[in-house]
Amino acid sequence: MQITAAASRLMVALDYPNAAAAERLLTELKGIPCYMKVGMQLFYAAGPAFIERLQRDGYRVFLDLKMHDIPNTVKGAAQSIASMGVDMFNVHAAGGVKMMEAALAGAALAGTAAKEAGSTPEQPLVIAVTQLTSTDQRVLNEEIGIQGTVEDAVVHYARLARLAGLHGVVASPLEVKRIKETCDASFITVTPGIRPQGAERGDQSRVMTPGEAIRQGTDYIVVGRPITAAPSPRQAAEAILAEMAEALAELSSR
Ligand SMILES: O=c1ccn([C@@H]2O[C@H](COP(=O)(O)O)[C@@H](O)[C@H]2O)c(=O)[nH]1
Repeated sequence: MQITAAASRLMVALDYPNAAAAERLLTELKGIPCYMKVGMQLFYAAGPAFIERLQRDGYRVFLDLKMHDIPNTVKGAAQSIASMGVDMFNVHAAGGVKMMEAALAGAALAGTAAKEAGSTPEQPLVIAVTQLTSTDQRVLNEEIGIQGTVEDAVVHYARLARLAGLHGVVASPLEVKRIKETCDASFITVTPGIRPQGAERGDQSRVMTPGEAIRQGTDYIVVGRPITAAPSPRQAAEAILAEMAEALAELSSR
């Protein structure tokens, strides 16, 4: 039971160069009812057809294209994305409140068009990237030029996303508690930067284990390379799910 609950909070990052490579992972993970996250690499190579393929198999889809452009352009792109029927997509909070509102407006337009055509689609969740989990304190202050702590910068962007009416944010698990306190417990947190004990960090800076991330109260964890680059992706996914399930059981017994 807890494994199914854990799977519903796991987003697997399909960071692959083409559909065939992603297909191999789907075969490995068959039967695990997780979310599938499609990012720029796979979407630019395989396009909407791959989204449809995931939907045919019953997967929920997070299209992670991290839009950041002028509001009018984001509105149009959001309409195109929402018309694919994805469950979640995102923009950069750094684009500002008007840009985030435009993303919601574009998604609503897709909903209206679908209703006029006779279907009743669910509105996708629209979330905002705060500070990338690869960003550390030095990069934030010295390269990006934002002063203060990473946590404050993340919470600031989360507030803006909330103000714009978005459903949640992408952040690291380290910031989840403060985001939930500041915005609302129901404000969704999607957290990459997940590394099981002993796993290589790679380019991630703000990391946490799957179990600890769940204990922080995150809604979804995003896992890429710890599964996709593992000798047995299925075993790696099952170990992560077991760790998540243990943390969920602890939380529900409190
Ligand atoms: O701040 C962010 C936003 C998005 N990501 C994405 O999550 C996965 C993480 O992959 P790993 O292999 O587990 O590091 C990847 O698709 C990123 O584009 C992120 O890491 N941080």
